[in-house]
Amino acid sequence: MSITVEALTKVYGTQKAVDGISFTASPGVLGFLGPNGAGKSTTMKILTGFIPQTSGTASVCGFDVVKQPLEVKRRIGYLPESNPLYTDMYVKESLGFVAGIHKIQDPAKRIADIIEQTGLGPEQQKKIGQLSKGYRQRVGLAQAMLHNPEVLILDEPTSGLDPNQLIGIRQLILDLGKTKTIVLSTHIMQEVEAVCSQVIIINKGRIVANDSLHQLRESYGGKSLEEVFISLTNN
Ligand SMILES: Nc1ncnc2c1ncn2[C@@H]1O[C@H](COP(=O)(O)OP(=O)(O)OP(=O)(O)O)[C@@H](O)[C@H]1O
Repeated sequence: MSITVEALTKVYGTQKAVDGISFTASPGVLGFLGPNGAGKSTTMKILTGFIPQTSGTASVCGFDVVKQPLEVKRRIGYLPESNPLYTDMYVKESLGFVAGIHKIQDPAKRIADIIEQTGLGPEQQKKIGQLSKGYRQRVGLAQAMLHNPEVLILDEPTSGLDPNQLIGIRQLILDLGKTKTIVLSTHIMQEVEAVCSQVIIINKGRIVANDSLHQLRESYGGKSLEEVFISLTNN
């Protein structure tokens, strides 16, 4: 399994943001859904080693996120919801910087490949601060993918993209999911239907559904994913 999560809990002060969740993920695209404040970003931050859990365990490619953080970071790429970027850097410069952190062999070739894959070509000479939101998302995705990780954690990667850009990024996620394990958080049900093989719905820190997209809809009498989502989380 690429990701194994067991009884994972995160408490902030007095609030339980994640409440004893367990799941596994293998190559493919896992849709990680839930209403605002359900605990999605918190879970993603624990998986990527950004914050520690309160209890329970999580491992990536067999490595524990707390005990073996460097092994995990080698195998995981993370696009956080806020997509923090160095706005004063040029696109290529920022990718060169990330390539240096990962000690990537032949960085120029890898950066050229990633620019091509993420459709950054026409904007590659600009400073990040000059880019539109959609292109900034692409830079964030390019940075997350640069070291060719086996696992990608994408927190709302398509928010703010126009319909043309959406199609391009979704296709990229679909292609990447053929070989990599992708955890994709999104509020766009159409997107889940377009790219996800497995769906987890989380509500108030607990998993309320974990199934293949097809099976989930089947168990709810062929209802749309949106209807299933609402019936499981509107309480
Ligand atoms: N650093 C923090 N300190 C205190 N509480 C926090 C912190 N980060 C998140 N929380 C709380 O934990 C809960 C889960 O938040 P989280 O960001 O994981 O939700 P989410 O499912 O990603 O939501 P959204 O869809 O709005 O991004 C929320 O109630 C949130 O207010």
